[in-house]
Parts: sequence; structure tokens; C-alpha cells
Amino acid sequence: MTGPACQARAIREKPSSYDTGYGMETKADLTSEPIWQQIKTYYETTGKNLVIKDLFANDPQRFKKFSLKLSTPENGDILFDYSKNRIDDEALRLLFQLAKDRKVAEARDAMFSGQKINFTENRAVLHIALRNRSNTPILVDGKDVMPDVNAVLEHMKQFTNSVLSGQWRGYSGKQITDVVNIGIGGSDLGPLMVTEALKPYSKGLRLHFVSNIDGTHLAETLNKVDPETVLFIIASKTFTTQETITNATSAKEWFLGYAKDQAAVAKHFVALSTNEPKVKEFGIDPANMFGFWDWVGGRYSLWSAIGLSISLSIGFENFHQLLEGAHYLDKHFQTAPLEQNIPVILALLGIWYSNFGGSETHALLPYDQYLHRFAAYFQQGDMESNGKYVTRNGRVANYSTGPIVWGEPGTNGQHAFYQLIHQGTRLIPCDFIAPVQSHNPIGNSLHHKILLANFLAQTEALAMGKTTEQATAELEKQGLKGEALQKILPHKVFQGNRPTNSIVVKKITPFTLGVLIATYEQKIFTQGVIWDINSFDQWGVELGKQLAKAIEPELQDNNPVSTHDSSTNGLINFIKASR
Ligand SMILES: O=P(O)(O)OC[C@H]1O[C@@H](O)[C@@H](O)[C@@H](O)[C@@H]1O
Repeated sequence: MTGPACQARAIREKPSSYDTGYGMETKADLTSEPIWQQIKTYYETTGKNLVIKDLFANDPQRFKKFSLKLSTPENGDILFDYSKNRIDDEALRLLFQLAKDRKVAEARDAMFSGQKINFTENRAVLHIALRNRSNTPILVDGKDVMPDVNAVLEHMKQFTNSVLSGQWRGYSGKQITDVVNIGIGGSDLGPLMVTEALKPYSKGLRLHFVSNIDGTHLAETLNKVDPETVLFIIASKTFTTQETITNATSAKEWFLGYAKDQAAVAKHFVALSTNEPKVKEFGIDPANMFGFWDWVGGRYSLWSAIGLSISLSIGFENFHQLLEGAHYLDKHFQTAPLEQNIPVILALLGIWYSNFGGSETHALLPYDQYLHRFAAYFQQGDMESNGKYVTRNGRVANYSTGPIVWGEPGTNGQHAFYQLIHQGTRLIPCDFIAPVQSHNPIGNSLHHKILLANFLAQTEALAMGKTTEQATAELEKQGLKGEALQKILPHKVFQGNRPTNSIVVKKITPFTLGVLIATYEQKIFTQGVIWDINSFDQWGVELGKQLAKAIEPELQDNNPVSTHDSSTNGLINFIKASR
């Protein structure tokens, strides 16, 4: 055989120099996919001219068509409304085709079946196993991981019950009153976000989180706790993270300064890690270690032993409910057709705006004070996962990947940055998240009524805007006319057409929070598959760590340095001269 047919066969049969881990052929470059070109053309000819207000006016069924309801067994319905987007049937049809052509379902199944889709670290990606409450076997290298998952959960349960019941005592015989989680990144943000979000479920322990290497963080926390009644949780997947080990060592020194007995450490320090030798070396009894595995990514680890502070805060039963909620969403992600699959729809809308509409950022706006760390949590979840410019086949992407994620709880954001969302020059897709019921219905629910009214008003205002006619009528009512009216008029007009999704849950419970977190995790996964990047490594955080290690010894003395670029030299020498 000669000619193009032979060439094509040779290309197919050529052993791949890397393993994509999906058990699938290497993907075509995204922008050369026919479907990509079709979406691009559709966006240019129609998509960019879609006006949300007109879309509603022309279709009384729009809300019904572009919203989904999930009925949870015991936590009410969850409404996902994506009708306030610049999309129509054809745009969605093309986007779903994109998901199909990029093999989202196949990649999802590869993840759920334990394939090593994190191919740069040769690891499976199985945070879904940590919350697999159906207990179906999940195999890694031929071994079911579920017995190990369940054993650690049992250990967490026993430990939680022992601390909460007062059975676990400190070195002087007192009960534990305060827990200090020392960790950073995925070993901090998840437990911090969730314990804040689920404060109404607190069983009474005071929770503290120390992450920053800045001594202020630890010092301010130690000021608040008593060595006789504090429990330190040293949370680190690798147990080598400089910040965490330095903070943990200083915390241990502080503690021993009071306890004056090495044996007391066992009663006040536990470790959450995959690295038993390092835990031992630090001086923590392996009996007080809660393990997990290399197939749990740091930013996906709150479901693992890393969630121990959550369990201590809200009790093991509630922690279990959190896992149940995430598992419920995982089942939805696995079984719902792409067209009714909430994480997939969220992912595709994000791609529509960022890759075709040029949006750079995505705002997460929870209308619930307890969710005040939700956006911060997904800054790591999304940006560390999809902040990559190299595709799985090693090429530089010629399209944008992960968005900049940001946000603050409503209504605080309204009085700060919403101006730019309403009348700025940038396109900022936003997700609004709101509970129907408040945990604090004070003032006969007056506060919550106002909060919800603001959530509804904002999504309406962003979509519908205010026309020149409406603004004119309002100004005339205020007595303005002629030149004075014309002068102010353009400033009072809102173009609208700002896209939003609304997710409404009955109440923020452990279960519904589990659903929400898993929804965004699976959205991030779906986008990573379409962009053909590895969402589960984080090599981008390494260079700074390496350089910091090289610079640290240079800060020991006061001799000027000249080995760096002139800016870095200048900064180092200024610091040396000024201390
Ligand atoms: O849990 P450890 O190993 O301390 O890592 C903490 C964090 O470190 C950072 O460099 C990142 O890699 C994060 O993904 C990780 O969550």
C-alpha cells in the first residue's frame, strides 16, 4: 500500500509518545475541529448579536426550556436556571456537539473507572471514590479502593465522636475546645470554606485555620487557644510543603513550651497525609494519622481525610451528608444526557463566552454569607486545574483555557464591583447562588426577603438593562428636560444583555453544599476535557517554590547579591539594607 491511505494508517499505528490516559486516540487540535469552526461561524453571524431581552420576548417558554430541576431525596429541589444567557437552540445544539466530539462522556467514564487520566503524574483521579456512597468497586491497578476509603472514614468517625463526646482528653485531662488546621492550598481552602458554609451545624468546637507562612497567621491564632485544650491537625498531602511544615514545627515548639513532655504531642497533634514516613519523622504517632492516596488531588481533597476538621466541626453524620450530596451530583453527571447535564451545560456556557465571546473572567456570587469563601475556594479549584497553556499532546494552546475566577457574597459585591459588571466594557458571565431558606430568619425573615429580592433584581437588571426610553421617562418624571436631560441620559442607560446563571437551593445544608461543590468540580473537569488539558497536575506552582528555596539562604547575611536580574537583585539588596 502506498499513497495517502498508507500514510493515514501509519499515523494511526504510530505508537503514541505519550499516554493520554483516556484509552482514546490523541485528540485533534481544538481549533481545527470542524465543530469548533462551526461554532465560531455561528457566533460571528448570530451568537454575538443575540439579545437576552429579545430572546425572552420571542419565546414565552424560554425559562421552561432553559432551566433544570434536580429533586434531592431529603433536601428539596435544586433549580438551575440558565435562560438568562446569550444562547439559542442552535448555539446549544452546536455546543453539545462540541462536548460529544471532544469525547466528554468517554473522558468522564475514564475518570470514574479509575484510569490514570492525570498522565503527567501517572495517577488516577478519584475524588469521586471518596464520596462513592454506593460503594460500587473502583479499581486502581486492579485493586478496589473502596475498602481503604471506608476504613479511613471509619477512623474519622471514631476520632470525631471521641473528641466531640469529650472522651479524647488533652495532656492535663481537659476536653478539646479548639481545633487548629495547619495546611495550605487544597489542605486549607476546602475545609475552611466548608466549615464556614456549614457553621449552623457546628457541634461547638472552635475552628481555626493557619495557612500563610507569614508568622502573623500562626501567632494570632496561638493567642486565641489554650495548649491544654487545643488540637492541631497537620494537613498536608505530601507532608513536605514548606509553609505547613514550618508552621507545624513552630506550633509544636509553642505547645511543648507549655506541656514540657514529648508524650503529650500524641494527644494534641494529628496528621492528614499520604506520606507516613514524613509524618513519623515529624513526631506524630502513625495511629494519629489519617491517610489518603496519590489519586486524590490537593484541590479535590476535602472529601478525604483532609475533611477531618469539617467532621470535627459539624459531626461525622453531617460530613457524611456532604459526601452523599457530592455523590448524588456525580450520579447526575454520569447518567444525565449531556443536554440535561448541569455541569456540562455550565462548562459549555463558559466556553461560549470565553473562547468565542472573549470574556476573561467568571464571577461566583453566592447570596449567602456563610458561603463567603466559596469563590476563593474555586479560585484554586478552577485556576489551578485549568490554568494551563500546554495541551495533553504537548502543544501550546492557541485558544484561551481556564478563566479568572472571582467573587464575593451578595449584597456586599453589589456595593463594590457590580458597577463594572452592569456598565463596564467587559463581558463578565456570573453565577448567582441563593438559598430559598435562611439559617437565620431574623426580623421575621425580613433580612432574607431583602437578600433574595436583591439576588433576583440583579440577575433581572443584568439581563434586561434599562433602555433610553425608560431612562428618559424616569428623568422627565424627576423634572429634567432639554439639554440637562440629554447630558445625563447616556449615564442612566443600561445596555443589559449581561449573562447569568442562577442556582437556587432550598437551604444550604451539608447535602446541598456537597451538590454545589461537585457541580463546579465536574464543570471544571468538562472544560479541561474540551480544552484537552490535564486538569489534575499543577506544575505551574513549582518554579516559584524552587526559586524561593534558592533565595532563602541569600537572605541569611547582609552581603549584596548580584546573581539575579537587576530588579530581583535590587529588591533583595533593599531588604538587606533596610533590616
Ligand atoms: O497538601 P500539600 O501537599 O501540603 O499541598 C498543598 C498545596 O500545595 C500547592 O503547591 C499546590 O500544589 C496545591 O495543589 C496543594 O494543595
